[in-house]
Amino acid sequence: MEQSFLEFQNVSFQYREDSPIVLDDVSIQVNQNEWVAVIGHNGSGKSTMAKLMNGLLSPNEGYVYVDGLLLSEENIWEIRRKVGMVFQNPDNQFVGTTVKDDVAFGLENHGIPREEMVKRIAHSLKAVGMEEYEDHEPHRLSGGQKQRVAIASVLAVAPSMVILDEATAMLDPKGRKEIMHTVNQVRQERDVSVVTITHDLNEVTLADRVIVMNKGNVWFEGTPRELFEQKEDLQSIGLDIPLVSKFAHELKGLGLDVKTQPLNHEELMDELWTLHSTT
Ligand SMILES: Nc1ncnc2c1ncn2[C@@H]1O[C@H](COP(=O)(O)OP(=O)(O)OP(=O)(O)O)[C@@H](O)[C@H]1O
Repeated sequence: MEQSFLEFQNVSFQYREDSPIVLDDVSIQVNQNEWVAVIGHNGSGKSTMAKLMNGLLSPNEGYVYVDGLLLSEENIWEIRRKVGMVFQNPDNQFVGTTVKDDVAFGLENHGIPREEMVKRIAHSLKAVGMEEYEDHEPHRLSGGQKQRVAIASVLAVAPSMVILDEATAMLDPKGRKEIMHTVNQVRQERDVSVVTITHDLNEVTLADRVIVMNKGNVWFEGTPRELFEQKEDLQSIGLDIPLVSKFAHELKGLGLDVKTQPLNHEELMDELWTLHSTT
């Protein structure tokens, strides 16, 4: 059985007593080394969920467990060290005048000794392919490079889980691809769990599992393939499916026997070849 790293048990949350309930009795888990994508409408509670995952917020009801620890005042710093977060706008995340200083800042906050810091800075910048930029000014980097430095700063603290809250939203398609590639590589090399909150459906196809949030509830939980098989249901809550999935649904609509819901161009081509050779 897969080992759960993070668990929400019947978590409910509202920002103020007189404001609407943002999360309503949510129970989810993220396994060790798993990549979970969270999607849903604006305002469906995704970012709030992320902040509850690393103790930036605490639930009004229910329990949050991280690596077996129940989120509480006493272990909040340990939980924040275990769960790193990268946000949407890289420019708001920089504090140092050089890339190296910036990564060092998070380590200083966690009281890491200087000698160890030097090693960790080099190691985490290498992990995201930014080792040659350690003396550069963060503000002069491209959007994708900035986000890679932000990821390095999180990785340097040696978390067991990394949350990317719309971290690729401000990047072009090439930058997005690079970040997702980096994240997946880091996940494999460092055995971390990954949670990506996103509106990018191509990003969703890369995850092991998807959680769809709707009005503060978990509306769907399953693999990307299972999710995109149910085109009408998704559209009923105003969410779309990737272009290749749409194409496969069109083929099915024409009576063609598409066996597997394709998630990318390669899989779609395989399906087309199979159809071509059997019809
Ligand atoms: N600090 C806050 N104080 C009060 N209400 C808030 C606060 N942050 C978010 N909310 C409200 O909580 C609800 C859920 O917001 P949240 O940011 O978690 O949604 P989201 O799914 O991440 O949306 P988006 O895709 O736009 O980022 C929204 O109605 C939002 O207005």
